[in-house]
Amino acid sequence: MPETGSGDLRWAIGLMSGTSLDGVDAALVLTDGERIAEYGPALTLPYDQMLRDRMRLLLDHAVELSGSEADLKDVEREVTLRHVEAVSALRQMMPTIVPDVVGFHGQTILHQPGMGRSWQIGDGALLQEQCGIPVIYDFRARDLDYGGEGAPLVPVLHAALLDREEKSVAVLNIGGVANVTLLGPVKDGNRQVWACDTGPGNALLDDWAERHTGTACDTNGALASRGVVKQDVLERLLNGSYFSRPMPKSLDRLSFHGPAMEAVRGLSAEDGAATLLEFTVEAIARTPMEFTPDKWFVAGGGRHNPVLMDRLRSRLGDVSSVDVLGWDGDALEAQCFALLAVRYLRQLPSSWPQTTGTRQACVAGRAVA
Ligand SMILES: Nc1ncnc2c1ncn2[C@@H]1O[C@H](COP(=O)(O)OP(=O)(O)OP(=O)(O)O)[C@@H](O)[C@H]1O
Ligand SMILES: CC(=O)N[C@H]1[C@@H]2OC[C@@H](O2)[C@@H](O)[C@@H]1O[C@H](C)C(=O)O
Repeated sequence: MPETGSGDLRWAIGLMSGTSLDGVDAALVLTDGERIAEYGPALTLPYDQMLRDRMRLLLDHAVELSGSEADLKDVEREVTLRHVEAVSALRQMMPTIVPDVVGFHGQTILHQPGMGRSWQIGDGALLQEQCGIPVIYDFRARDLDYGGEGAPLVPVLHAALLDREEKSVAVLNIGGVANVTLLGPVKDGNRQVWACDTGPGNALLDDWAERHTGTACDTNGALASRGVVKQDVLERLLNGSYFSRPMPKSLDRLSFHGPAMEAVRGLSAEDGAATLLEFTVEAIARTPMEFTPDKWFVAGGGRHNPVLMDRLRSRLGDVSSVDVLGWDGDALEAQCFALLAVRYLRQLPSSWPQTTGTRQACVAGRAVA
């Protein structure tokens, strides 16, 4: 991943609405797009249940949508207005700073890289009009145009933050979907970076917990800790061709949903949870990688689940939360879209053949006109 000389620093807000549908993550950073010079505040503005349900309905039916449906437009507006609220709450935490730019990911409702398609809802023009700050959005389209997966985009941030790390490391993000960034040792000032989505993160476990306990997730792995992994079911889940495919590759939140839910149907709540949690772990462990990392760092909501972290440790070895590096593991994706917005302003690339499969290094994003 080549680096250019340091540019001018800008205050940038990054906004991410992840596949867990839990809320808007927002973060303010001072960056030149290559390094984070200063961390401002970060927050999560949770979605209310009604909006979550409406978004989930869109996700479940996204393949059938044309884009012009009134309800889709209405949800897109509501989601955008939650982002406006997040920007304003963040600005109140640091009122003297006037941000230069907002990086707005939006909410993915469909991701079909094989068909050159990744659909994020979110109205960039409305956000810009309401916030009065230039907005960069639509971060995945150009990468897809270049034959890439359009995801994951966060490796550029991981590489920027780990530029002094000597060893070979992996950074995992365990959100709704899980992804990994593999960073080889630094050679002649350069580091090789590979990336992909590994498989499910917490999304299957969330859906299972909601169905069995009515809670949004298996809080602290309580259910999974009391269950037994059903090996035959687990092997069936891991039988798909995705897991043996080399990097780079990426997933939709619902990629494994139907078959996985069918496979665990009939299991007790505890055994189903234990088996789905192991599916996440084993999909990571079996991902074909260029080398075995010396250390693993985990970001995203999954690192709050102690059962998942224990299982990762026993399967992978040296595994820690990214918080030990001084990073905020809940804000990392939002910080990434702040970095990407500034990279767009400087026309620096944000994805590479080894991270997304794009034919050439690719500048991510589009400015609201
Ligand atoms: N205490 C906890 N115990 C168990 N799971 C937790 C806990 N806290 C958070 N989680 C999990 O983390 C998830 C949210 O993670 P995160 O916010 O990283 O996802 P996301 O950003 O929406 O997803 P993605 O990275 O795929 O876009 C929740 O849905 C839940 O499954
Ligand atoms: C299409 C899409 O929204 N993908 C998300 C999702 O959530 C995690 C994983 O799958 C990752 O590939 C990506 O998000 C992060 C921010 C990324 O692009 O790096």
